[in-house]
Amino acid sequence: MSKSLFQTVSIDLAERSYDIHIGSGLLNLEAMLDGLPRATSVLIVSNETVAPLYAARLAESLGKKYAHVLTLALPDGEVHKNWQTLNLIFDTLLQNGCDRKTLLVALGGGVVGDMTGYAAASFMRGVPFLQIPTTLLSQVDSSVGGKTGINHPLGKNMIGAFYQPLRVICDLDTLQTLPDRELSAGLAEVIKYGPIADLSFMDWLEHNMDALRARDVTAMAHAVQRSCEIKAWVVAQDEREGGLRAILNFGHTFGHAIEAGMGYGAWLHGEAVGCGMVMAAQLSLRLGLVDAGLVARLHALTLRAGLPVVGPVLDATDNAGRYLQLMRLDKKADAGQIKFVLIDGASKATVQGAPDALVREVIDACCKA
Ligand SMILES: NC(=O)c1ccc[n+]([C@@H]2O[C@H](COP(=O)([O-])OP(=O)(O)OC[C@H]3O[C@@H](n4cnc5c(N)ncnc54)[C@H](O)[C@@H]3O)[C@@H](O)[C@H]2O)c1
Ligand SMILES: O=C(O)C(=O)C[C@@H](O)[C@H](O)[C@H](O)COP(=O)(O)O
Ligand SMILES: [Zn+2]
Repeated sequence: MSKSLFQTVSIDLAERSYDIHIGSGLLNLEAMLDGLPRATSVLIVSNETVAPLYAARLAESLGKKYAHVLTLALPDGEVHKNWQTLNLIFDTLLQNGCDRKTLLVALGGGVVGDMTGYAAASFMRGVPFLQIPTTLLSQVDSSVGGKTGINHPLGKNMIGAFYQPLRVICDLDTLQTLPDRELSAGLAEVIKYGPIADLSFMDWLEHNMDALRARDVTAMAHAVQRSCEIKAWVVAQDEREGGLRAILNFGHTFGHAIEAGMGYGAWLHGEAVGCGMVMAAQLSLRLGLVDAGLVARLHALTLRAGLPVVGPVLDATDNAGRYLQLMRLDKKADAGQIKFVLIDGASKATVQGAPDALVREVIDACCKA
């Protein structure tokens, strides 16, 4: 393998195990495709922003191994993560005579990755796919672990499937064209791994936040590698979220309510998660699970990442009521009881309910119009 490759992280899922390659210049490397199966055709699924930047380069690399390489550019944005856009993938596959041996390749951020993965899970009841994530968020989180799907107007990621890719290829060079706001959004999911699994990684982030925001490649490589290691460690133990995997949802109970309540795309997923982690940490504090020092550190780190720490008002008359209404639809909820991912200050998280009155207190304290 070329010297340009920094690191490979493996995810152990028996016959569904795969590698996550992290490095520079990987889109150009044919070696990245070694060992992939024969395919009758390849469909690169990207979007109208990413395709002009990277699809031709990737198509050239894929063209050295595969005879028929097609590209589809979807409309860009969270607001398009829906049935209508998903159907564009099926239309393209069927109009081009694609079959069960077609390989799908997701080239883009988490929106493209989640939709391509779901298309792969369901086209002809399942075709293989690759994840080639081009945002920080998708490199550290969404491309790994096999959660795929689309949004419903009433709730985030409500329709989907667990379906693992054959391989993940993270080309760090693609992060250089990412807008600053998107870089910050990705940092939210990186920060998440500290309190739930590795407080020494949180220390490292406190020392390296400036380098990350300046897109220093060495710092970025470490952040992507460590995030993928933690996510792979969690998913390998609980692929379909029977228990442990829910810790990866830290910040998401509040965060998904913000995304749906504001209208998809108004707040980026990472922004909603950043603010949601601050709110979940406040709830953990009020339940006596964590000390104020860690909550303050998380708040400060989230701010330094360029993320919002004050939640939006979703309803002018009963804001907390609106949050609670949206959170009752969360996939972790059990018989109408909302479950929160709470932190304990010892690199661990628990998933539990909390009294509505306390949740209201947190929402009132954390949100401002
Ligand atoms: N499946 C999972 O486990 C998982 C985990 C986390 C998040 N998600 C999902 O991921 C989505 C968020 O992903 P995201 O933050 O990557 O957002 P995104 O996919 O919308 O990408 C963000 C923006 O950056 C642009 N972009 C992508 N790569 C670029 C590049 N290299 N240069 C310039 N612009 C580029 C995109 O076109 C888009 O406008 C949400 O839908 C969220 O629910 C899924
Ligand atoms: O991989 C997981 O598990 C996660 O929870 C990762 C999250 O960052 C991601 O946003 C995920 O899509 C949320 O899952 P959901 O089941 O709450 O929709
Ligand atoms: Zn997330």
